[in-house]
Amino acid sequence: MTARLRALDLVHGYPGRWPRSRQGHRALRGINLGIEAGQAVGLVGSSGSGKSTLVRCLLALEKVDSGSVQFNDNPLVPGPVSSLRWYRRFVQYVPQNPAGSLDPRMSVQQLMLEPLRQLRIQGEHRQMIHRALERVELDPGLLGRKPAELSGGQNQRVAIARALVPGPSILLADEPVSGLDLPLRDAVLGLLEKLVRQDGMGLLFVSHDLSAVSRLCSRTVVLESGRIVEEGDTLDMFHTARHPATRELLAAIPQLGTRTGAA
Ligand SMILES: Nc1ncnc2c1ncn2[C@@H]1O[C@H](COP(=O)(O)OP(=O)(O)OP(=O)(O)O)[C@@H](O)[C@H]1O
Repeated sequence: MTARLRALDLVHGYPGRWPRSRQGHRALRGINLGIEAGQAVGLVGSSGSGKSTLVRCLLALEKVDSGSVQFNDNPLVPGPVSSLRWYRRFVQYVPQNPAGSLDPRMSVQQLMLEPLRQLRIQGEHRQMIHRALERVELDPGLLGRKPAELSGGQNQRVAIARALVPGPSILLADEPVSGLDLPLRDAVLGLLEKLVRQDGMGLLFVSHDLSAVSRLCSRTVVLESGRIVEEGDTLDMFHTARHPATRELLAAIPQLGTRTGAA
């Protein structure tokens, strides 16, 4: 069965922080979205449009107000680690900032073992770790190092390898290339591209970087104020954007040769 993750009529609100906003804040307002193995879907939108909240809902980290998140037609309910182990084997998360998400006290070896132990995955852990490192082209000689002893790009590869080690079918990546310099960004995009095109991984790629989205994702969804305002084939959409929110995102791409400030 092809792995399939879906959001169905998803509504999520954060509780109000002030007495005068008792109604709270609706971060997602009726989202319908599907991600399948072998497909890369881009999720773009202005800051505060609800992208990270949607990722958290898809990871079953947030309780939804209405609608549901389903994996292979099984509804997900946020709860203790034990109730979601089955799901975390199939759907893994790649964080934006590996420096913040990797425990600085742990070696790469320990960081790689952690998800296998947490998810109670049986088998030859050493082999699984080596295979994951190979997929991200990371030297196994680095297994004894800690995050502070690695470069930013190596840490991002560790974060991706950690997501890969349980053998998931779908990755949810929230701004995985932001903050990386151009060669590293290209290398990480190349890895993700290979995972999708060669290994049949499903990918939800959240990014402000529309050129990265157009390189990786055949389909793109534009979020604005918690709603999907445009979706479709990425290149078609970027050529003939209909919604003002999409046009605004495209207009914000820096053009080569454009100067800012006084001439
Ligand atoms: N814990 C929270 N409590 C209350 N409101 C929140 C919380 N987290 C996010 N929000 C609000 O929900 C909305 C969506 O936030 P979210 O972080 O999902 O947006 P985003 O599109 O990921 O933004 P960015 O691109 O800046 O990361 C925003 O208005 C934000 O202020």
